[in-house]
Amino acid sequence: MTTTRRKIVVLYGSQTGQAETIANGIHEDAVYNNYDSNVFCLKEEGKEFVITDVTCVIFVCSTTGDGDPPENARKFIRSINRKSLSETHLSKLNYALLGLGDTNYSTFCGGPKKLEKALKQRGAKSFFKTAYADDGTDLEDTVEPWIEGLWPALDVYFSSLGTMPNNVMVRNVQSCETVNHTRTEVNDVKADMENLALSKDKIPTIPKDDPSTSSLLSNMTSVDSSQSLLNSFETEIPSNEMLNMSSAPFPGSEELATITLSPLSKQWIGMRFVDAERISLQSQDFKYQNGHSFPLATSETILTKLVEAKQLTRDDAVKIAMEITLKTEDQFPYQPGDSISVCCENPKEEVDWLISRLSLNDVADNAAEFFVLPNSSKKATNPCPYVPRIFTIRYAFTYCIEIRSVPKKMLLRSLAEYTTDQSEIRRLQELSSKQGGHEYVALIREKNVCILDLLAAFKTCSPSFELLVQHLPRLMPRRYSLINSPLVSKNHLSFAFNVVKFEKDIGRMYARDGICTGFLHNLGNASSNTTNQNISQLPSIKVFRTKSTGFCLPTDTSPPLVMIGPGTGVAPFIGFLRHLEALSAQTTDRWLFYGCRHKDRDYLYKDELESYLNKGILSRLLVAFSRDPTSSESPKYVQDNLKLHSLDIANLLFQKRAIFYVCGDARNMAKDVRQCIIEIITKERNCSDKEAVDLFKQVLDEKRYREDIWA
Ligand SMILES: Cc1cc2nc3c(=O)[nH]c(=O)nc-3n(C[C@H](O)[C@H](O)[C@H](O)COP(=O)(O)O)c2cc1C
Repeated sequence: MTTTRRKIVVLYGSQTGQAETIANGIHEDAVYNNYDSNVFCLKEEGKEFVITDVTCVIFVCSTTGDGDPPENARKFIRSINRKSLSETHLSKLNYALLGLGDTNYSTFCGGPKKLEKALKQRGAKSFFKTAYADDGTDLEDTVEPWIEGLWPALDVYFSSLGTMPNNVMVRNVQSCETVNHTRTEVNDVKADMENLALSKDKIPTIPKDDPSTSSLLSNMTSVDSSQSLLNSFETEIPSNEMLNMSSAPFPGSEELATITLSPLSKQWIGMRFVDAERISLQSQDFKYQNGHSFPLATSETILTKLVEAKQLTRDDAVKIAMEITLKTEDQFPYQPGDSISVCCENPKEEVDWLISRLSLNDVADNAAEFFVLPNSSKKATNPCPYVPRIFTIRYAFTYCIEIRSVPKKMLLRSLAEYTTDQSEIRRLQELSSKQGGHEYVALIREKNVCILDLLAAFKTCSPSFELLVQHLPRLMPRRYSLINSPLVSKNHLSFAFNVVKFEKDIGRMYARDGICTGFLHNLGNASSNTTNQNISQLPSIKVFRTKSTGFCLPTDTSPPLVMIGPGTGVAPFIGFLRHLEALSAQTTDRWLFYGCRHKDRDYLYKDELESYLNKGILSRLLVAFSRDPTSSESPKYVQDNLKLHSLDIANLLFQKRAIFYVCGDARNMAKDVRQCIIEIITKERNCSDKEAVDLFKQVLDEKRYREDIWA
């Protein structure tokens, strides 16, 4: 038996960061379990690692676009797909693959499937069953058990090679052992930080002439707007009983003590305050999220002015829809169907409350920097690249960290280490445990609970800022389809959205708007209340163009189009139609299927759509009203109208080779529309379900069924 350490490489391809986080977690677990482990992005092939030199690899790869691998995995896949390579090129490589995707998209896990196909073609061998995790339901349902099974599989694999087993194997340890062990780590971290903390009493001066810092400066006032939020938490605690009260024993476990906890993720981000005199704060230090690139961005982040905000729905509509128009200083190249991403900020009262709750009021506006804690296996020089190198806690919480994200089990597990009350510790451990999985989903994930709710419910929990930064994701810009045509509006970008509302609920301690739609709604209200039309005083919004997923008009305007977009899903089609009108592109085969609740309250762009019909830009406009149908037979949803025109749809799909576009809600509408099209194929082609699915796949392959959907 050899005595070499077991060596693994964890490789990820990730578009928005989830696969990367999971890969880092596997790497940390591996180091903890005494593996000689490294973690790299697939794009680092040839620089950080050479694929033909490694023998045991754990791949974590997601999907983007229309069943495509993430951008940072494409070159790797292309390189191993090269025809010149032999079938045994990767025969030394043994791998396990975890794929991420979302079943709401038509090609589930296309990215990892392409990766695995390429690996197999070159002779790589799988030593553990590939799993596909579904972000449309819950990634963790698949990710957790897969990682649990990975360690024994690795053990079997390495045993077969005759390498020494690792002497510590603590994947599923009894809770008390883990807690004892990791408490020391937490104390070490705190001691490290105390030693490293520098002067806290100098407040940095931030240049006032940088427009990107103006709202930051206004946020730095010491007015504590968190008070009302705090009051609402204080008075409503009983509604949260379920969250902080134990309901164990869980099904399947005989007594409380048998919950199994995953190992604590080691804290590796440290923060120290820096003496403002030692540094000169440049304006770029406060570039939005440090100017760090965004996945799917295809332009620089630009500063725009909000010039118009209008409500598209009547006040008595179930949801408020708004249209925002931004003015750009320079021309902003785009195509109809393109989207822009809006850089939003967290609500000031929530940031203030969080800072108060973490007892950080005195230091929230001091200059600080992150560092990698000594003894960490992390190699990163900049632990958090999307936070400026020199930052303030208030800035990071306002602009960089997703404080509304649903806390992962790993965070709950870590929060237990920062809690003093025994029953709260126990409850946090339960919710993070394997046995508490159902409760976690029902009380945290499905209720969209965030860290603020947890800190309101678990009163003795007092985590550090660094711990939250390590566990909470980056605040990501939100994407909206443009409703403009570049032929009509060169310097104006408009988009429509529903203001998302979350009512108070069990675990959800206060009613709230969606982060970005609430941010835009408030800015819109503020700008429409001002009589001052001086553009420099209008609210600024940072945006960038987002990569198109093929959701664009064909260059030749002749192919028939079928557009299906209920609610705000109609937005890109408004852009299409404005463009086609500017081109005077009349047609006999351009159909739009639209749907809303009430014809008088929330029929978006009614007059404009009807005018396209009159002008021959649209040939058919079919609208379904779900809450005020004229008779019991009248269509309620877009699918009903599709079915009513079943023969036409089949003709458009096969004889006329129309391009179908679907835009809107992924979870219900897009799935139902897909199913409806398959049923139409079955009926009109008089074929079996399987044949219909195959025919539909053909249409997908021909890129004649395009989706722009969101969950
Ligand atoms: C723009 C976009 C397109 C996507 N396309 C697909 C798809 O075609 N098929 C699929 O299974 N999942 C798709 N997904 C879901 C992602 O693969 C899933 O959310 C995954 O967890 C993201 O992991 P990442 O953050 O590492 O990229 C898409 C997600 C986004 C944001």
